[in-house]
Amino acid sequence: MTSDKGLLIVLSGPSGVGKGTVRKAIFDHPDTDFKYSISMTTRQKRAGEVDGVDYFFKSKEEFEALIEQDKFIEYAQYVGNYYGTPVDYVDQTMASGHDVFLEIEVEGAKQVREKFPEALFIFLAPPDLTQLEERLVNRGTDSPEIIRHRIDEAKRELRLMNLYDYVVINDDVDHARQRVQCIVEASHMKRARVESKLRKMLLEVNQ
Ligand SMILES: Nc1nc2c(ncn2[C@@H]2O[C@H](COP(=O)(O)OP(=O)(O)O)[C@@H](O)[C@H]2O)c(=O)[nH]1
Ligand SMILES: Nc1ncnc2c1ncn2[C@@H]1O[C@H](COP(=O)(O)OP(=O)(O)O)[C@@H](O)[C@H]1O
Repeated sequence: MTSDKGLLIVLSGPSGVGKGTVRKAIFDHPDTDFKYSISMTTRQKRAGEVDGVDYFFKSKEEFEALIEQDKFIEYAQYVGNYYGTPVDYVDQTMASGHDVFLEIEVEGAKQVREKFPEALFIFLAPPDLTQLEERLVNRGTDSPEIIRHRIDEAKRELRLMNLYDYVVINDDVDHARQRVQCIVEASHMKRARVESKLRKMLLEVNQ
């Protein structure tokens, strides 16, 4: 009943909302002691991205072979590419008692919910749609056509935010970072309290 296992933390949100930026702020912060699961993708590496740090970059054939071998907790197609969470790292890291942080889109999050209903689901939302578009354009990593696809996708994703346990608005990176850390801390406390109640109940029924 007691889980010495780590907590699985899922962060989703539309493209351009600032997931990568907030995630970096979280992992640069000294209070953070959870682990980041690096995803695999078939999308092209962007300038400045490093294989094995930002993503494991794979060909479509390699990715599909891994799907066949059941090597993903979840995977999804997003704007023409595959993205997936490798199973081994998550299993091993959680089993060793560490929290694992996933930054994934909504279809993948749904699959995680089915496999890990006890996971913590946080949606990162923009202050408004105009700022979302501005952030995508200002980032300067995608063509106007890809940006249009990502904005269409973003609208679809925003409709699903109420399926998440918490919504954090990324108005300011440091505030968003702090809110995510507080939510994780509160979830740990809640889990500990529920477990201690259940332990007490088991003691009573065993008397
Ligand atoms: N389902 C799933 N989505 C992922 C995974 N890794 C990244 N993503 C999501 O795929 C989407 C596109 O990611 P990316 O191409 O890096 O673009 P960006 O989020 O705009 O920087 C984002 O919503 C990511 O959160 C994964 O392992 N699984
Ligand atoms: N709170 C914020 N305020 C203003 N700009 C932000 C904020 N958070 C992120 N950005 C900027 O928005 C752009 C998209 O952020 P990024 O982290 O790449 O988003 P995502 O990973 O969700 O696609 C980047 O240029 C980033 O610097």
